[in-house]
Amino acid sequence: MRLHRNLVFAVIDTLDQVFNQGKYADKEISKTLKKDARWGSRDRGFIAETTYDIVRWKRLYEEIAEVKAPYSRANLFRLFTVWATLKGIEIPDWKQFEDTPTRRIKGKFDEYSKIRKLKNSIPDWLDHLGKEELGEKWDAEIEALNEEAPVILRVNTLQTDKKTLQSKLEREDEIATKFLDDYPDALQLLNRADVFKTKSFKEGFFEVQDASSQKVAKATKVKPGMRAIDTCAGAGGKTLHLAAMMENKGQIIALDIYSNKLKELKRRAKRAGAHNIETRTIDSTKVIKKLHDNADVVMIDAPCSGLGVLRRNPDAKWKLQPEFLDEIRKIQKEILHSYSKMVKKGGILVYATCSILPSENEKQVEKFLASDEGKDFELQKEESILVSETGHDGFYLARMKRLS
Ligand SMILES: C[S@@+](CC[C@H](N)C(=O)[O-])C[C@H]1O[C@@H](n2cnc3c(N)ncnc32)[C@H](O)[C@@H]1O
Repeated sequence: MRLHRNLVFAVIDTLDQVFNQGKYADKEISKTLKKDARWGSRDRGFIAETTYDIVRWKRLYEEIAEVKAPYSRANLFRLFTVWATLKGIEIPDWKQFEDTPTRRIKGKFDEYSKIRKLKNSIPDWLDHLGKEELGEKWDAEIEALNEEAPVILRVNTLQTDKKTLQSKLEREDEIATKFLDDYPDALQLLNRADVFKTKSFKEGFFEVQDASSQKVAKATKVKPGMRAIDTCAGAGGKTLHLAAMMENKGQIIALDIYSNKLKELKRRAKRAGAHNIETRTIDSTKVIKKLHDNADVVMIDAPCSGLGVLRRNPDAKWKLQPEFLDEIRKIQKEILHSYSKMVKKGGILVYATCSILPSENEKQVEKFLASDEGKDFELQKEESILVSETGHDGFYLARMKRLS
């Protein structure tokens, strides 16, 4: 591979925003990609993948390059040099790469590959926490969380079926996909592609949604005609799945504390042809009280650390703080206690997170079931999904039934 100056500079500028200005990698990459219309798909792929790679491996590269944040431009180039050297890419004779210590980089890489927190490029606190919570499983899990995640679609069964979508994507966009056993609505891309540009996407034939995430709405077993509440709906990834399962019959109330997210949900619902969703912003406790004993199904896709989806958001490793985790566990507990009251007798409560930490998952549910608020619920099903064991995002889900 030959390095092109304008592409490398685009990577360095993006890294500066992410590392030094605290911006989100996905947003900054999208912004950068809009800067030059002449960039083709390979150029764009290079910028996005290289930036993500360097964000993912920041700690390891930083130790190898012997640089510390905040990074000067020269130091950002040093991080880039480590990336290129370890990838076996020929370093050009630009002044930014003068005196690249190729052998030293490789030697340090070998040395640091023996230390888990450096090898897997994670902060000390996260390594301790992962080991404490996952024990033996942590080594394989943190390694898997550093790999690139596949792109998985969920066919929108309100508009089409999996086979039709598969052949439409192949015919119109040369995008090849495969079915996934055990995930009835999923199609996995065989090669990365910008699926958002396709006619199928604009027509609402699919959403991008990981296979594990597709299990959450499924766990509710919601049926057409039921009344469902999605308590942490956000921009509606799982609300739309509920709508498809309900075949547009019955009612879905989508809640969130942020109205801008619910606005985006409405836009997506329109594209998907989902007509039975009402959105309500949680701006006071009254919104919840009004819905007590109300729903056949309540789905809590709780705010969480996001540690199960680090493959997709590698910069979360650097943005997450232990104090935030303490705070989020408190919120999860409050949400479970308060929102479970919206389930009617005989109804179903699903609690899910995209975290792999038992303290956000089974421990929360265990404590809830032992509490006053949870004593009328019975645990019917529980699943902890690890990336290392499934190849899909790290998730947790519990299905509980309200008995009385
Ligand atoms: C994991 S995300 C939801 C993702 C969404 N369900 C999807 O599938 O696209 C968690 C959501 O919970 C919302 N949230 C945070 N605190 C909340 C609270 N106290 N009550 C309701 N929603 C909350 C956040 O705004 C965020 O949209």
